[in-house]
Amino acid sequence: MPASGWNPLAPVLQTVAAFSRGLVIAPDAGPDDHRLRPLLSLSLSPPPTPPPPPEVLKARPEKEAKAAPLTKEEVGRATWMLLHTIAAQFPDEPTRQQKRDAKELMHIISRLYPCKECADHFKEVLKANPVQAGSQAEFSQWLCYVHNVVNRSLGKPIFPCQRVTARWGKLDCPERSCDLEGTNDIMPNR
Ligand SMILES: Cc1cc2nc3c(=O)[nH]c(=O)nc-3n(C[C@H](O)[C@H](O)[C@H](O)COP(=O)(O)OP(=O)(O)OC[C@H]3O[C@@H](n4cnc5c(N)ncnc54)[C@H](O)[C@@H]3O)c2cc1C
Repeated sequence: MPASGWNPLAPVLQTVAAFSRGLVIAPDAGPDDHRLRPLLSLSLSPPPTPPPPPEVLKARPEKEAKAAPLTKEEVGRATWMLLHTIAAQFPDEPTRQQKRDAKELMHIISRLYPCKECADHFKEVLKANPVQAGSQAEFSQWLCYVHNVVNRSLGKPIFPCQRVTARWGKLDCPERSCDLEGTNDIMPNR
């Protein structure tokens, strides 16, 4: 007794498929001649999986479905978000290394920022306004100030820096697990 799902037409289909594979229309043809292709192609294997319906494609996030290049504005917003968040998380009493890192970060951005005119302009902004990162409050106020210098040059509204903590507060991490450690008097050279 054949297993359930056995197709009674299978032997017939196999015979026709085998015949069609051997059937040529040009007995004089070489092995690569396109005329050697079977006249009839039958397969017993399941049909290929159809493409997903359009609604499945639509459900993907737009950026994943279509890798559109970022705009200068998007990169700017993302960069300011990172910088203001770094400033919000900066320790009240940073180590020497952390102060150096904050300064270096801003200078690296002025060299590697992925928009040449922005980077060149930001170099001038840093020259006129050296980085101040002696504490969390000082760094976030300085950053707010230089962001406003950029805003002014672009004709954008000036942000009131007394509201910078309300706009860019500390990260919402459980038990302040995202907080960086700062300095202590035992290891002042860190
Ligand atoms: C270092 C740097 C230099 C840039 N230079 C140029 C340039 O030369 N030319 C150019 O076309 N683009 C430049 N950009 C991009 C530009 O600054 C903006 O990011 C972009 O135009 C998008 O602007 P936006 O109006 O969405 O708000 P953004 O300026 O990106 O600000 C994002 C959000 O930050 C808040 N915010 C605004 N101002 C302040 C502030 N002073 N302090 C704290 N929070 C604030 C607001 O809630 C705002 O919505 C630069 C970006 C960076 C990071």
